[in-house]
Amino acid sequence: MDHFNSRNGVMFAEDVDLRTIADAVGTPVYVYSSATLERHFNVFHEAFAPLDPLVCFAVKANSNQAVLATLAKAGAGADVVSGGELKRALAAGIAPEKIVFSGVGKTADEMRLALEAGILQFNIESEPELEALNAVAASLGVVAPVSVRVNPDVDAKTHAKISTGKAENKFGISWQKVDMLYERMRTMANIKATGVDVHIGSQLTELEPFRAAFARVVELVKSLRAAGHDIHHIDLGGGLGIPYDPDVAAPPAPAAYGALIRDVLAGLDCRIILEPGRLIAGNAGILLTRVLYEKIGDNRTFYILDGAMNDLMRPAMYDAFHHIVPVEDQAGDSFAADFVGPVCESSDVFGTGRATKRLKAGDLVAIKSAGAYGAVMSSTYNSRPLVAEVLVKGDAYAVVRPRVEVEDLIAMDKVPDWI
Ligand SMILES: Cc1ncc(COP(=O)(O)O)c(C=O)c1O
Ligand SMILES: N[C@@H](CCCC[NH3+])C(=O)O
Repeated sequence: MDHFNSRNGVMFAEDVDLRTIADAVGTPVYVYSSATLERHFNVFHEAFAPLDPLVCFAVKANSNQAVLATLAKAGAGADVVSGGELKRALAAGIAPEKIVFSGVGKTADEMRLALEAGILQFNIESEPELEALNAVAASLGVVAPVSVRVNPDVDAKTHAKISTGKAENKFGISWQKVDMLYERMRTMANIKATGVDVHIGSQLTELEPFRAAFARVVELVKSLRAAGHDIHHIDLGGGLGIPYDPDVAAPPAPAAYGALIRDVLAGLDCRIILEPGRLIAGNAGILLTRVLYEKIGDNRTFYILDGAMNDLMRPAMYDAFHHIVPVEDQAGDSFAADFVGPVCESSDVFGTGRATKRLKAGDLVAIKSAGAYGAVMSSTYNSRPLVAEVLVKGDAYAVVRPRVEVEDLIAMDKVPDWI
């Protein structure tokens, strides 16, 4: 459920008319709902009751400071994958003891930053990375808490570009090498093994791959404990999918995912850490755009929007489906049209053959489910400005990141005097 609903034929974000935001801030603009963010966080957390997992929001999904601050207030921790994300999480008020650091390529500087901040754990993805962390921790005279990310070689049955838990993916330590790594950690003065971590992919629409992966991790925890390792954290990553297409059956609800985890982990006595991103933020945001032109081609109609692939990459990158809805109800019959952006790439397409009523230049269109992996993946390709972001709460709204204008970008470039 989200808080983007139609009232008397006009779409609102909570109690704010989207036309008001478009007129005041301009388009394209991302609009997020505080109520949806909070609701999704609470529904997710409650799905595990009576367990009380640490829910670390995957900052890569949406790193806006206002979004992070909203989730911090609701009780979220953070899963970060760079020094930049760590700085963002801390700046938004997320306590270091609720932060986990994932990713295959942490630099020594990033490790130092995280050790100085005192984060909860590093999710380590290779032996050389472990050696590097040991060295950095030694140089600071501290002990780094570590979970090893295991690659369970399970097919997540999601898009190949967002699957991470198969042996051929770069992520995690292969099943066969894990024991050896924990033995190595035992000999390291500045590393303490605290847990086991797994993340098999994103936008999963079935529970079975989770069950297979988590069952393997539970076996691993038991065998590591039997070998004398003090394993008390189990980090199950993120990845539960969201409904993007209203005409396709929705992925399993958080309650079913929570029940599965309770079942697979029964009696394990571990602190559970979860790293959802998309599930919390995806349907808490839209990309609000305007029709620039209606272009009637030989055999199809194009609506050319002022938003483009540089603002929302997902359709071009993964052929992802996003529901496209006019902000004001239109009269007339439906027909099929393509919604495209102005960028000079044939992949700058938000949707083809979409049923729509006739639109005209200036009409507002909402591209839904854009709160996760939207603004964070935007660029200035074709020298377009970086899109603005707005957060709504009840009948209030605020620009939480202004548009970065091309003039600002021009000023950042430096032309050497030897040209
Ligand atoms: C390590 C890790 N944790 C969490 C996530 C968040 O995934 P999602 O947004 O699908 O919940 C990702 C992204 O796939 C990830 O790579
Ligand atoms: N960016 C991707 C998901 C990748 C998740 C990060 N491992 C998306 O938009 O769906």
